Amino acid sequence: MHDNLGMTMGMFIHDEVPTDEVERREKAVSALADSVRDLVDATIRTTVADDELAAVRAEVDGLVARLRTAQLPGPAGVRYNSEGRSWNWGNAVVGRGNAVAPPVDIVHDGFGSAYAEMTLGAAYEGPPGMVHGGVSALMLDQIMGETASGFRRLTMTGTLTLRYRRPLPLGPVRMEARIAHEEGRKITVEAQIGVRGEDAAVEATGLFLIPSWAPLAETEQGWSRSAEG
Ligand SMILES: CCCCCCCCCCCCCC(=O)SCCNC(=O)CCNC(=O)[C@H](O)C(C)(C)COP(=O)(O)OP(=O)(O)OC[C@H]1O[C@@H](n2cnc3c(N)ncnc32)[C@H](O)[C@@H]1OP(=O)(O)O
Repeated sequence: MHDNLGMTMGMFIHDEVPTDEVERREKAVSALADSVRDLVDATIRTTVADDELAAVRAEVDGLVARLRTAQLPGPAGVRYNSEGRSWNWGNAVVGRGNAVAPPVDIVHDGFGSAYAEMTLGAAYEGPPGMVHGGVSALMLDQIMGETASGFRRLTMTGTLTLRYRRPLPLGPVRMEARIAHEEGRKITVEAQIGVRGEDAAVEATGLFLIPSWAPLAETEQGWSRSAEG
């Protein structure tokens, strides 16, 4: 991510941590988030007695107090170093440090196309045994936003339209997105989420906008962030 973009928009934090240190810390933060995710699942599904719940709660409160001894003043934000490594550990879908986020790796198979496979467990339930409709929307918004952006320009969701065609059972799911149309600052992305190999459970169309305030250059590839700012 380029220096100028971060400074111009003030949305990204230039954090000059060497890449190997970022990677070491990311591993540690991810491992903790995995354990906390497990804790969330165990909390939802536990049937232990009330006094055992209270005892566990006291231990969890102790762990929270230890983590609070050194904290960022606000959310994690999106950070980047001058080696081009960026990290967004708090993101609601792909944040490596966010136990609320399902563990998702979005694969970009060329510019304008992406997919991801993940398992959505008890923490993402809406109708009994089914994925919450808002969770499907959240997951789709992320993959569609990343697809529109391709990490080469800033895009924001303008309008997201969803068609819930059939319930999506909790368990392994797959989502896919691709750019369908692009005109000036407007990028239309189509996407779907469902059980792998079956018809889509939710289909989505989104209009993603390169904000009027984003620094832009018009290149032969279309609108993109200027390499030189
Ligand atoms: C290198 C960077 C890497 C970054 C990593 C990215 C990864 C991303 C992953 C993140 C994934 C998570 C993603 C998230 O969660 S993004 C978070 C959710 N989205 C937002 O918070 C967006 C809030 N809205 C805004 O900031 C502004 O309204 C935006 C930026 C959207 C437009 O404000 P701007 O000042 O730019 O617009 P304009 O007034 O010049 O209008 C321009 C044209 O667009 C038309 N229009 C305007 N608004 C809408 C609309 N809502 N639907 C349909 N059309 C709309 C308008 O009529 C006009 O058309 P025309 O008259 O020209 O025909």
